[in-house]
Amino acid sequence: MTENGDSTAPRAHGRVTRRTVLKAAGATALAAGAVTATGSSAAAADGKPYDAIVVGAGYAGGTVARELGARGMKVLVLEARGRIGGRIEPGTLAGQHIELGGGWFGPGQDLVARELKRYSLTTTEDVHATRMVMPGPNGYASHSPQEAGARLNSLFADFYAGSEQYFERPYEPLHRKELLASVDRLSLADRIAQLQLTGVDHDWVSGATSVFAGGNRTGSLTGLAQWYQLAGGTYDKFLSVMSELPEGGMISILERMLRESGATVSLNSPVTAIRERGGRTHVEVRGGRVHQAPVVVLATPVNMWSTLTFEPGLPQVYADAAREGLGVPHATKLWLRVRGTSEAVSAQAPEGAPILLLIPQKQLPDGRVFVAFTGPALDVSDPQAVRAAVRGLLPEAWVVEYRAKEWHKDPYARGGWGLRRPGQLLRQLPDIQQPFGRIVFAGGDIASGWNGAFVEGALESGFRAAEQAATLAG
Ligand SMILES: Cc1cc2nc3c(=O)[nH]c(=O)nc-3n(C[C@H](O)[C@H](O)[C@H](O)COP(=O)(O)OP(=O)(O)OC[C@H]3O[C@@H](n4cnc5c(N)ncnc54)[C@H](O)[C@@H]3O)c2cc1C
Repeated sequence: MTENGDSTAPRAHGRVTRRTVLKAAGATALAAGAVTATGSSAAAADGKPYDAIVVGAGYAGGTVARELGARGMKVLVLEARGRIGGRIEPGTLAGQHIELGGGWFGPGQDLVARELKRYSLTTTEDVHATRMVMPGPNGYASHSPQEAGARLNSLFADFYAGSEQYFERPYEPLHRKELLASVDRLSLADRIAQLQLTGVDHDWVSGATSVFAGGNRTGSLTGLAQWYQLAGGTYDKFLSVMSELPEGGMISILERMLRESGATVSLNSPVTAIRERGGRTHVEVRGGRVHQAPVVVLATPVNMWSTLTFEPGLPQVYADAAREGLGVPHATKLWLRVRGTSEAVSAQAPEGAPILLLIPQKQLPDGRVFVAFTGPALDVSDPQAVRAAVRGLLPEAWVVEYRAKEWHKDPYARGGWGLRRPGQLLRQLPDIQQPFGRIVFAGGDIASGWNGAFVEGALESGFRAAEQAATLAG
């Protein structure tokens, strides 16, 4: 286990090296500390002042950097990690490219599609399951994907009933604000209780929602209902957002964006404080270096906001979002190389199970790669427990090796993908999308449309933040 909560048995090393990251960013003086060794910096090595500082080199920060660069602005990107990508993290297992964070996209995610086209990147379709293992009255039972899909469609039509009205325009979540008061306060657990679901129906619904929510008590009904409506308002369309994979992995667009931006990307530069003084922002990095610019874009996960010092202090609405968090409290992605079966079987378990969702990936000569999302009940640092959890769903399977990433333990995410908590939509949006003084906020967590769990939302938010920053920088 590393400090990033990255558990590997046996360890497989990612191929993205610091060198490739710097190369990808197209920078000449990107190494941490290369911008200025100590003290205070208002300017880059060429002596010209920065027009903007972007904190975070994930998709939101990358979009901001490129869009400001296109306006001729000089941009410094400060990234805490030794790599770009944030909650996008490529790796390898069994010689295969894997995604430890975000990896899929799907129909209706037009901004991602536009970026793929811009950079001439192709996509591949993910593996289709040929069988589905689902909870039954006496343990797990097999279904055809068509049979399970029809039942899930029907169960979720009831679960999200009314969302076609309260999210009449899912890209403008507050369009029917008056209809949201009675639903936005509900957690997923509240909705399950409201429907009085029992037995197998309960297990199918609560298992499915808990995977996406990282816990049915913390995730809001309107958070998931908005995704459901964005996808087209049926459960099979909702699942189709996990249907396609960009060529070269999800990181490939971001590498090109940063290269195009012309920004200076300083890795290993965790920001600790943002102070506004004399009409400029002073951005402090761990170790004491301070960078200055007329505007700063904070493009970190919302769960990171509470780790920073702000002067003046953040107004209540941002402080509330920072305290409550938006990243889901449990998000472990587990990649498995399995022998004993090569069947493209998919499995979903009830809430509380060690593995909640198992998805078939590439077939190998002697088995298959699977990807799983686990619940808090599984200790992924324990290979015996991982093997037992897989056999609980696929008795014929033998785990040869695996790699897990626990995002809630990651020091620069402090949570998984974003999903609003009950009440956050009405209490905090759109306020937390607005600049505070000379600080602009960006991130998939605070997008209007595909918020939280989607690169699409990070792009949307990045475009908005770039407009706001350009206006503030004058
Ligand atoms: C397990 C998992 C699976 C997912 N699956 C999908 C998927 O299949 N498809 C999809 O579209 N999306 C998926 N997502 C969501 C997607 O990854 C995110 O929505 C998106 O990457 C968010 O981008 P962002 O730029 O807003 O934030 P991030 O990617 O988190 O980027 C923020 C950056 O800020 C940096 N940072 C944090 N604190 C500081 C600091 N103090 N100083 C400097 N830098 C700092 C971080 O290191 C990071 O690089 C998934 C996420 C997870 C965790």
